[in-house]
Amino acid sequence: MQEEKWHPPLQTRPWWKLKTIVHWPIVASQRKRLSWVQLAGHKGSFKAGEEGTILKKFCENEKLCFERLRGDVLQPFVPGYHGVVEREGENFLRLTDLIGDFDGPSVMDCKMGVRLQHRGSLVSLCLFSFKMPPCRTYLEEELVRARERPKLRNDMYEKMLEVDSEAPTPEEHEQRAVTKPRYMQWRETLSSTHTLGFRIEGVKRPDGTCSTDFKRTRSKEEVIQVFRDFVAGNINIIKTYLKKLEEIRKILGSSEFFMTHEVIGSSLLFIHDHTEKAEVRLIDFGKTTALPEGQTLNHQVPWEEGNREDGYLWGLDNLLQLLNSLAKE
Ligand SMILES: Nc1ncnc2c1ncn2[C@@H]1O[C@H](COP(=O)(O)OP(=O)(O)OP(=O)(O)O)[C@@H](O)[C@H]1O
Ligand SMILES: O=P(O)(O)O[C@@H]1[C@H](O)[C@H](O)[C@@H](OP(=O)(O)O)[C@H](OP(=O)(O)O)[C@H]1O
Repeated sequence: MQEEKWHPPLQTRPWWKLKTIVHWPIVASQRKRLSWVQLAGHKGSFKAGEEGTILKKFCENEKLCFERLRGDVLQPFVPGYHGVVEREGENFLRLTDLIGDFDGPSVMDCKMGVRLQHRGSLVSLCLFSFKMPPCRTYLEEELVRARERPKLRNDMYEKMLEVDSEAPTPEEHEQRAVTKPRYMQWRETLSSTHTLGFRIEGVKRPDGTCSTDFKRTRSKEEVIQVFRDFVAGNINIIKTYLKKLEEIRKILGSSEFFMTHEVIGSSLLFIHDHTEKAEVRLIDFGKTTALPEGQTLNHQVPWEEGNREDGYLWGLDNLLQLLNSLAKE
């Protein structure tokens, strides 16, 4: 495997994350060179696997999710899970490479879910006396940790500055750091997570260039424009995506896994190519956790600390509505 740093053209430079393109070796029977790209997430989390698979850095929680997904109606809509493998002393989850069957694919990562918080709640009073409305897509445990043992993050302060030098409060400027929930909350209010319940994280185009500069893509019109560009104006592809999403929406309604898990930070991966073949899959279960025995979620009602709602279906319904309006153009 040859792994190389990707240097994007200036107009598509990512905001701050280093993205990786992993080139698979040429497979004799295939004659085509496949390249895989990581559009979001932690740098260095992935390695090439064998026979149409990728290796994702081991996470116990994610492994448990893939095991529980076996036999659930949702299983066909998530990457195939092929167990844990060791490479150079490190463990990885072996997953089906979802873009492997496409020819020069276009790929989009949409992070799903939101947690709207009532103003004046305990958490907002304790933690978030800042200038944005309260909202989040991270685990409740992270809030509790930040409240009890606030850990100041200079890296997140720097990421914040890069986008808006006026975003940090005077106190944050002084300490040159912010807490993680504060950063995540700020990050979400900037994007469509807050208003639509999902946000675009990254896009790969057929020519191999990528954009991850969607932190400020917030309004319906802006999101629609990104989708329009993503399919290069091909409404047939939007119609196929709509069918796939409607199917996923239906399946989620009957999935035991979905009903009994808090789905945080998971994405929908959109993939299509020049043949108009298109697929949507659910990825990233690193922060998806099982609810206590007997508890279920509705995935649409607003989040309040303790109810563990994730807003997944609210985001999905907004996404469906938005693509429906694009399909009618
Ligand atoms: N099974 C897959 N097939 C093809 N591409 C994938 C697959 N899983 C992940 N990717 C690519 O890797 C990116 C990151 O994936 P993922 O969200 O699982 O990583 P992560 O490090 O857990 O992210 P985060 O830090 O947001 O939790 C996706 O945006 C996508 O481009
Ligand atoms: O996309 P950005 O703006 O770069 O911000 C990162 C993103 O929100 C990741 O989801 C998060 O990892 P987790 O989902 O695992 O919490 C990471 O936290 P981290 O730096 O603590 O890993 C953030 O830095």
